[in-house]
Amino acid sequence: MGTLALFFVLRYFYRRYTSPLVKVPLAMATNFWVAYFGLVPPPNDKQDELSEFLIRVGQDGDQTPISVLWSVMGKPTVLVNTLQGIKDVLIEGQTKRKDSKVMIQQHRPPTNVQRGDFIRLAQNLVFGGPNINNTVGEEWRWRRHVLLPPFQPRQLVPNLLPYVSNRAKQLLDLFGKHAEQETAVELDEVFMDLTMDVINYYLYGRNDLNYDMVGGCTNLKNIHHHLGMGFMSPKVWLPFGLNKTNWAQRDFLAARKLLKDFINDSLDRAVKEDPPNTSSTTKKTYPSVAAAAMASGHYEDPDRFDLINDFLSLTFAGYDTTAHTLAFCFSELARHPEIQNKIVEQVRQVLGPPPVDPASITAEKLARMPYVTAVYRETMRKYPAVALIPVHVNHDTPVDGTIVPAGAEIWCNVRGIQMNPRIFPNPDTFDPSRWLKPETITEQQQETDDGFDKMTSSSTNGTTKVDADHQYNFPDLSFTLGQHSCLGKNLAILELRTVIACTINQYSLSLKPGTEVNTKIVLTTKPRDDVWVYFKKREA
Ligand code: HEM
Repeated sequence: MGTLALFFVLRYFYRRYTSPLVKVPLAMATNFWVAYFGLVPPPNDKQDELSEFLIRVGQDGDQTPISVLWSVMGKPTVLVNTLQGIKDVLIEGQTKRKDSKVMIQQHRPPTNVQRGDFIRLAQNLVFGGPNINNTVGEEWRWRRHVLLPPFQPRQLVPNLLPYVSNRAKQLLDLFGKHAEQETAVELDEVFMDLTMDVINYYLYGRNDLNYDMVGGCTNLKNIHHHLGMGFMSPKVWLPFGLNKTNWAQRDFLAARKLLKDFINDSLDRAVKEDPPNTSSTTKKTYPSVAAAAMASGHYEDPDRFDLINDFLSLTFAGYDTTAHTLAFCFSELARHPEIQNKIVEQVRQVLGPPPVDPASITAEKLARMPYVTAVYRETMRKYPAVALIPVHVNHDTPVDGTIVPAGAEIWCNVRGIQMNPRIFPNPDTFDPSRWLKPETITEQQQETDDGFDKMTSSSTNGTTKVDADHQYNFPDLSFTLGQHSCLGKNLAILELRTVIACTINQYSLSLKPGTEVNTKIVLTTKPRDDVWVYFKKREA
């Protein structure tokens, strides 16, 4: 026993003091799991220790560009605290190396970094198999290749915008009832209902899914939540493949089976959909993600094992992120009537006064409201749904001037960077105007692009003078960068813009006294307490 302990102690010191990271500053964590194991701690109702830690590290100039946590096993977790560092990791690091062919022949990974170990293990434990969120290399590539087109504006907008606009109208009716009764609404729950409806509609192309199988739509969220807690389970770390056994997974099997049966049934319904649109000039487009995936020929297994896993993963990734973003956004708007007024001014110029006919809302109109865009971007800066991006280092990798050795884990510190006052002055202030082009502020210049990915890129058209250091040029880190960037970004943006624009056009918001807005990380960043908001009808 003593010899074994000595072995671990010596190994710890050897690993730590012979590492190229030996001179890199330590990231001082107070949480036990973070400090000694480099692990995401279990959720805490009283304090968001992980966010506090990430912000502290991101704001500390001495921990730039990187800092490190050493686990008791002598394994480094490197925090990357600059935009350049994050680009090095997520863009350069995830791109195939020049010698990738040789690497593949030698059965070594062809990229310098890949998806983090923790998230891969956790996804395996919870979902029980490979999917787009836990695979790497070719296993991931074909999934992304198949699933990406339905999330591009060309297919997404015509198929989904009418549904989102009509669903937003139902939301407005609900707010209207509460406005009449002068009762407050708990928004996080309401937005989770909305985003669950939207993702399910879009995945399967219909709104007659059999929710009875899962005890109703509301229960569907509860089952998701139960399964999601598996991401916090210590069983994630069981070695030798033990975390893949039924014994390790037994707490999640019942919830997972229910969800997978529901997905299988929904896929059956999606098959009954209309045939794809084809014409000589355009590529095929499909009415649902399911239809596109099935037609791809990649998911040929008769038991639909891969297909169901991917759809489980898409549902997971696709609803609570957007719901919590909306809840945080509305909580800020409810505290800032002056920001609401600016939104109303711009929305009325484009959509007109309420009631707005859902059929009249177009992607082009949504794109002509840069202030609405600025509002959701500021929300995602202050409350990023994904606080850090975990990455595993396959080969020694340069990160903003320092070599991070193979075998390390990296946390791209999105939360810390977005609260860094040297990049975003007064980071605690909710200030959407930091995302506006300087010209937009003075000339009320309108956006002319389609409002999706391009809109948030750092490129500019030739006529606009650009201050390269201005915050609006900062990329959309909250959706992450590089090959694994968020697949559902356009879908999320469509929901965010429609809901923000239509609601603020029709109602003024105020926070119920006593409502506190704090964060809590339960896989994604969510409001720690209920978000209670009053609605009042505006003059048309
Ligand atoms: C505000 C809303 C959202 C935010 C902030 C967000 C953020 C992110 C982030 C940060 C990642 C990278 C995670 C990592 O590398 O560890 C990601 C990946 C992903 N997201 Fe989102 N997401 C949102 C909404 C959605 C929606 C609506 C979908 C719809 C299906 C979606 C599907 C995905 C998928 C499939 C991936 C994995 C992509 C890959 O590895 O190729 N997300 N998202």
